[in-house]
Amino acid sequence: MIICKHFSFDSAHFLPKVPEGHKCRGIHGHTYRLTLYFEGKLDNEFGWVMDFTDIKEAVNPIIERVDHKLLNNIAGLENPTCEHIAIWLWNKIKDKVPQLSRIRLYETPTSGVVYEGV
Ligand SMILES: Nc1nc2c(c(=O)[nH]1)N=C([C@H](O)[C@H](O)COP(=O)(O)OP(=O)(O)OP(=O)(O)O)CN2
Ligand SMILES: [Zn+2]
Repeated sequence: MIICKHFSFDSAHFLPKVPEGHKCRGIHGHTYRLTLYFEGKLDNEFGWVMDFTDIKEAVNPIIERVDHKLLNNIAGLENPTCEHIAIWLWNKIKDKVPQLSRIRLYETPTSGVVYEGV
């Protein structure tokens, strides 16, 4: 069974590799919408795959590292494309919650990425 939990954070960024004149070359902000998926067996004693509250407590400190920050200043996010942010989040969250099986990160209502660790 796969369970999911939604998070959101607001960050500023710019894309240093895009050509002069590209709208993403200047600093701008996004409300990022993150959905995390966790795969595991249903625990019949508790009736859940894992506790949503445990997920929140593991993930919130990681979200705090990017919330209301300029992403380019964070080690590993010098070129903070949606793809790179998803990989960065994956590595940090997977370390804490190994059941993580998929990340879905939307940077705008219409643009996002799905990452499954490969
Ligand atoms: N593959 C990627 N392409 C782009 C990224 C990215 O991270 N990966 N990022 C950007 C910009 O940062 C921008 O935030 C998103 O661009 P875009 O989808 O064009 O944003 P809009 O708000 O203009 O979206 P619309 O809904 O289409 O108006 C650019 N590309
Ligand atoms: Zn952007």
